[in-house]
Amino acid sequence: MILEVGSTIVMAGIAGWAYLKQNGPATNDAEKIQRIFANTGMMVKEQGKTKTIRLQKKRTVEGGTEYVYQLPLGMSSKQVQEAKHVLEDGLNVRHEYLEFNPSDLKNIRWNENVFPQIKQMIEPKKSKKEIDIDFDGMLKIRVYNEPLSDYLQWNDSYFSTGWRVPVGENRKGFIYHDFAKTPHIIVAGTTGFGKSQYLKMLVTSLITQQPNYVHLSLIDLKGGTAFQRFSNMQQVEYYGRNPVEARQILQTVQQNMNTMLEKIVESGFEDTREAGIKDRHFIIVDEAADMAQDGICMDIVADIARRGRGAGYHLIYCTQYPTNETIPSQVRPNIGARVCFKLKTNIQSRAVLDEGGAEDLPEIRGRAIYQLNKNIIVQTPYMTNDEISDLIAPFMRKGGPHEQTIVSKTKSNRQHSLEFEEA
Ligand SMILES: Nc1ncnc2c1ncn2[C@@H]1O[C@H](COP(=O)(O)OP(=O)(O)OP(=O)(O)O)[C@@H](O)[C@H]1O
Repeated sequence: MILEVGSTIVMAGIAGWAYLKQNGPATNDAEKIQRIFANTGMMVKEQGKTKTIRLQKKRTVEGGTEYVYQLPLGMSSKQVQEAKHVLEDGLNVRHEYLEFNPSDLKNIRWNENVFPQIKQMIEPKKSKKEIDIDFDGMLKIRVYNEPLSDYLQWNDSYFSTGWRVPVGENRKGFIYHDFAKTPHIIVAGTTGFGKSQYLKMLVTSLITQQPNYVHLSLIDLKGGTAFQRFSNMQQVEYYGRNPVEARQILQTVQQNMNTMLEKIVESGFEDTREAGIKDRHFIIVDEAADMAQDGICMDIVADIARRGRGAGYHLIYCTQYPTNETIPSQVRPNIGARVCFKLKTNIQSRAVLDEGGAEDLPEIRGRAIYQLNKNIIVQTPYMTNDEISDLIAPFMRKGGPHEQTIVSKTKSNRQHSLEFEEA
């Protein structure tokens, strides 16, 4: 009798535990992830059976844990990427009970006051978890216990060499964009999240790293607020602040690009690199939306994006209003990289990144997605205006500020001829 009652209690206990395991709150991140997939219907049907991701491996990474899953056939990693914020929210959901892990007990220092230590263990943790999603044949979901730093002060050690310029820091280190490998970029972001600051840091880096070889055409359709401070740099060839000047500059740049391409081809080379030409031209347009109605301008922009690489012409195309009109289909496929700050809507994010995500970035200034082959979330460094002024001061044009709005390079200033280096 006693045996019967005992075994009934044990069986009921096991059944209850199994029920809770299936229906009660998930207690660890792996369980939570699996549960989120089930609850959001991220599953596929195969031969009448429902399949979802299968955990293959779990390992500790710096600052968190990496979970490696096998994707079922028919489920795409992009689908998982798009549910990133759902996963992140799910992992941060708090339950009414206190989260307590019995294994923490082994860390108690018994020779000290035990009560504060236990209190700390059972208090809900305040930190917010963040995740990274990667796919290389296996789906990797990395769960970080602490959010990415929300402020990164500029440091001169972030400068690099060549045409490799700073983007920002992520958990694995500092990320750079190499214009020698990917010639053009789109920079987008809703006003107030650091786009202009990033552009100024980019221009300062190009001038500081390549003072003798960088040539800048700055088109600032936001009234000159972002680029005014650079207008008297030796490296700035053209500087314009309204749509009329923008068109003049783009037409001139296109002519120069054509001349360069002709000379390169006539000399039997394929591109500037093969010809040993070190000069590179950067055309930076901010705000592109103010130019989108001008067919001539947009044709030239598309032409630079398509043929610029060979002639050493790079486009940095910026907007806070990304749509299929401001980033048209003739431009988009020829621009390989994006730096995208927070955007308002999923549609805007798709116009820049071809996928959602930028609308879910936290409201942190300087937080951006760098997209090349995959999306990397970074915190861009904050370079103050004083730091910019100090760094560019040595490159100020002699003879004081130019009064003209459009600055064109004079022969005596910097000779711009096609000189081939001996191999
Ligand atoms: N990387 C950063 N880290 C921290 N704060 C930043 C960063 N970049 C910009 N900020 C802060 O955010 C404010 C807005 O930045 P910024 O002017 O670059 O935004 P924006 O998106 O270009 O806006 P707008 O389009 O109106 O110019 C800056 O004044 C600065 O205080």
